[in-house]
Amino acid sequence: MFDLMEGLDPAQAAAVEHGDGPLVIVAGAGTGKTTTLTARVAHQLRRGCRPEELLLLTFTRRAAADMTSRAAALCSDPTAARRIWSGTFHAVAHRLVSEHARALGLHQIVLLDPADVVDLLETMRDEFQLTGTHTRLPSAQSLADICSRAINTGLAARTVIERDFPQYDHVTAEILALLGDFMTTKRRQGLLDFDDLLLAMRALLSDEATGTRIRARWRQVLVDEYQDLNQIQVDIVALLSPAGRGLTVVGDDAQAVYGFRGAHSAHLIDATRRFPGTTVVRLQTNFRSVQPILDLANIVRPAGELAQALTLTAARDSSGAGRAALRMCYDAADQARAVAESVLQAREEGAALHDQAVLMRASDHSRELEIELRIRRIPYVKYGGLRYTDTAHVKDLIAALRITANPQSELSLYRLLKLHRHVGKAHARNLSRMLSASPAGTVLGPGSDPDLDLDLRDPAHRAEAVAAAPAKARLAVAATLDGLAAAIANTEAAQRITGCLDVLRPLVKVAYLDAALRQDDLDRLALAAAASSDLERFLAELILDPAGVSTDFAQPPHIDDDYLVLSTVHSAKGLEWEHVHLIHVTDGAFPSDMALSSPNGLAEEARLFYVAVTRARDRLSLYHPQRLHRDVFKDRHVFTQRSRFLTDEAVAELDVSHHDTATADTGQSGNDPADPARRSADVAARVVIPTMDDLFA
Ligand SMILES: Nc1ncnc2c1ncn2[C@@H]1O[C@H](COP(=O)(O)OP(=O)(O)OP(=O)(O)O)[C@@H](O)[C@H]1O
Repeated sequence: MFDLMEGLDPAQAAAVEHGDGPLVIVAGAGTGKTTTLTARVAHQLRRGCRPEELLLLTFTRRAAADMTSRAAALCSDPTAARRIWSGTFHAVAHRLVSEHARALGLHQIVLLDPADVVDLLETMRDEFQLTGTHTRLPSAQSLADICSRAINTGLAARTVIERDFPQYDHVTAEILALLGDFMTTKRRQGLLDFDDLLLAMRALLSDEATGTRIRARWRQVLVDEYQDLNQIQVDIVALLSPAGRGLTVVGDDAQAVYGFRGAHSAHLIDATRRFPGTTVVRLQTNFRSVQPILDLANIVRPAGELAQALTLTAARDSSGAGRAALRMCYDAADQARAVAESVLQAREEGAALHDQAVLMRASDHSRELEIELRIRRIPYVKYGGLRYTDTAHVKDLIAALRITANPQSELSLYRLLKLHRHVGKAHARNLSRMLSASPAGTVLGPGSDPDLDLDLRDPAHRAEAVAAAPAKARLAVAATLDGLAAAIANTEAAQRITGCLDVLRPLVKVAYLDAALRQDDLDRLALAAAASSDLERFLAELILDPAGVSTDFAQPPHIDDDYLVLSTVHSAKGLEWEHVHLIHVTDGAFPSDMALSSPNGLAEEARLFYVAVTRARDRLSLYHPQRLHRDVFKDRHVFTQRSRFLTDEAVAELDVSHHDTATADTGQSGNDPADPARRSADVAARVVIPTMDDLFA
């Protein structure tokens, strides 16, 4: 077997070979955190640890899968990858909760995804006088946010309202009463949302007998991206390893970007002090990028307690490496052309499309670029920023599959019925209530008369439900209910899945504009589900991370094996490309104007900017569109400022140039393009076709 340590630098090797005392690895971007953690897992296996005795907690499903398969390969034990306990906190919590369902008093685990939570809260607002138009009241989504923030930060909901939702402080009492009832309703009915999974895991570990048994199964606990943990997750880690024995945590406080989920970069600093005898290993040699990119990264790297001590130095030979570039563009369309040209130019010079990525702060920043890429026939795939609606079809499939497991699942029935044309929320609620079991405190609304309960497995009951549907929808509702009943009657998992797909096909067609794409996605998911050895776990993963699972199984959208990657910065975390193009480097876009009102928000944007800059291996190009449309249909625009993260000191590390289309028109190349006077000269020189607003006033 080859030497695991070969190629590791001394700091990495020290971390890999470290014994059983608590270990904190503080690592700058690109310094080999993932490489080191993977080698440490492999090292433990070689030392005689059984795969089952290792617990690896990561931030994404994909990271867990990558690390365990690489570690298994390093140990030449292909079975290790699936035997190691690994996954996100939520996935591991779900596994533990399933195993200990009885201890938690649960007969059956019903996972609520965030949309289910909002549906449930929506039905409760009325009862707590939180509907109406006499004053501004919180939406169900805001209620869900308040609840989740309180749980994840450990702050009282009252404080969360005061601090983050002051617009609702006049109804604090009502909100608190509703959220209190929401929590007890979930407990009474055995419903678990994502926060509850973490609460349940912490409760299991806190219980003396159960906690001791759970702890005993792992000799090593390794936690990646520690800076992004929230308070409950930090508590869980402490409970997993109370004295820090066998504990390894890895993180970079300058890359903490999940404050909005209750994470706090201070947790990493605490970890270095929490356990007596903790060893701190710092990784500062960057193996990813050339020095000119790191020079910029070191300037934009936000100062944190740990961050201050870190300066990235390139391990790679950087002689001849070019400086990072800042391209000044006229507007977003011009930026799109500049990016497309630069991508094709880099391709001519040998960087394949898949070695390049366009990163953006927000998913909708690439609107013009996507049009340009289509015109120029540059294939691309876009990651991240999947809004809830983008994965709605996945949730529809989950709902159908859930009904096959529990035909009286009210929320799932509600979801599917809502997809029918002519069936509004009220009808969907009414029908799903008729078709579901109604224990005291039924999920949707007040408890209904048990005599009215219909069972969709019974044809007569189905007919009764269909009769209660709006006349125009009856045919479709009947087809759905018949299809579900047929799927339930199948005992084979694969056939059930096919049955669910048959039910969904016509519904997807009427409910979504991009039905064909979504149907393809569903077909692929159904194949993967049928092939999985454990359908229940597959479903849980799907509920926990529909976007991740969906894109994991998605193929590149074009029939071409080379394609450009477009990604939000959040989704680019942990990844790297030869050439990175970062667009919309303007104040308001990056940092996002949504974050400007709070110092914490701004600090988080700065860390995100640092993450973006450090994704590039050889070349980094930043783009600054100098004016942006405020209204795409009219020629209303705003002049933009360069991102505040590009301070003068940072700009001194950049090669600044104007994109040609702007300079050709003004004939002013060679001046300082960052100069505001120059910027407005560019703008003034362009001809604008008027929209004749006056005529339509
Ligand atoms: N000792 C090493 N020798 C050569 N290359 C290395 C070494 N360690 C890591 N690398 C390479 O450096 C790059 C960055 O490593 P890795 O992805 O593990 O870093 P990271 O710290 O997780 O980065 P980030 O936090 O920025 O995502 C990878 O291409 C990896 O293969």
